[in-house]
Amino acid sequence: MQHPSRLPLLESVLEAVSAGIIVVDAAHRIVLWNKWMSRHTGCAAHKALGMDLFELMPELRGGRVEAAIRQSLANHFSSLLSPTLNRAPFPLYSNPAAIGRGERMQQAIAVTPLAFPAGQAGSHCLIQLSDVSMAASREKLLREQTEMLRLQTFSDGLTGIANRRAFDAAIDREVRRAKRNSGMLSLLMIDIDHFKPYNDHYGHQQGDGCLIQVSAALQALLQRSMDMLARYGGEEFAVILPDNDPHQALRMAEALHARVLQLALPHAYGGPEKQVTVSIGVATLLPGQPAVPAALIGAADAALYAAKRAGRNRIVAAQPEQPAAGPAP
Ligand SMILES: Nc1nc2c(ncn2[C@@H]2O[C@H](COP(=O)(O)OP(=O)(O)OP(=O)(O)O)[C@@H](O)[C@H]2O)c(=O)[nH]1
Repeated sequence: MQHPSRLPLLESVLEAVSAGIIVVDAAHRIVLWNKWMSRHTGCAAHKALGMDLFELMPELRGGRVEAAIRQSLANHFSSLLSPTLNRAPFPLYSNPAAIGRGERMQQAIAVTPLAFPAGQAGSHCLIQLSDVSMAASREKLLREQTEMLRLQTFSDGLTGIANRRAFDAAIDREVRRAKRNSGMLSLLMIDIDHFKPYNDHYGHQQGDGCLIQVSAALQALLQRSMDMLARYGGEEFAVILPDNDPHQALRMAEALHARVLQLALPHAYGGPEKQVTVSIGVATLLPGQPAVPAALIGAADAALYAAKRAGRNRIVAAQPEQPAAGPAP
């Protein structure tokens, strides 16, 4: 069987290959420009050949592509330009419609020194381009899905605020931070009063609506990024206030309590106010106290329980533990 001559065979491979192939000489003049390049740039080979690559595509000047080409010609280094860092340096478009939209294809670029003619290192440089738009959009989708899963893992499905899992992680982190900085950390436990009769009377769906409105009202008052409102349980919320002393925490509790009253959500089977109210327990971890999340949560919970017992619709602050009395003089 007769073998085809290698040169025409290589030429037809070059024209058929699904990748852009450019060869430039030591003066960056284009000496090879395959069909894929013509198709995806709109610039035919007869126009590109002989031109300085950086005159044809001035935007490549000063960027990573130019640096890679110079390294290849001067030092014979190969480079792979990551599509993550260099998304679309060449003006390449998947189709004419994409040109109209100015939507470039995502590119993987390899720059390789060519010893051509044989033995003349640094005389030419091969630039290979491939379309990684599909992989890039899959990667983007995966990133978005991962972010969505992360948000779902740490946020409450009904109210959209942080969930118990996020709270547990945050309180551990903040207690450790307070200990490290010898700082203070306050915690509010907030519970909607008479929520069982609310549900029983207005129905579970309206109960859900009430939880959404109350959580949004509480969240709107927290301005500092380090403060966290979380849904602690059914109709119980927790607010973590890093660096807040007992007075600041009490002021915040008063503001949150008042904000819920302002909502004026009718509750025919609640307390005498006949509207939705909350009870709040406040506790603060002071410098020198044992930095144990469970102790701080326990103190805020006990204060909340005291507020409920005292008649609800009020705030009770836990009394900081007094330091142990020293020996009598
Ligand atoms: N609609 C709705 N109700 C919930 C949800 N989670 C918990 N609950 C209800 O919240 C109510 C809590 O009732 P209790 O713990 O008895 O407390 P309460 O009636 O608020 O009484 P006090 O807290 O003592 O004022 C129960 O009826 C739960 O079913 C929820 O996601 N949606």
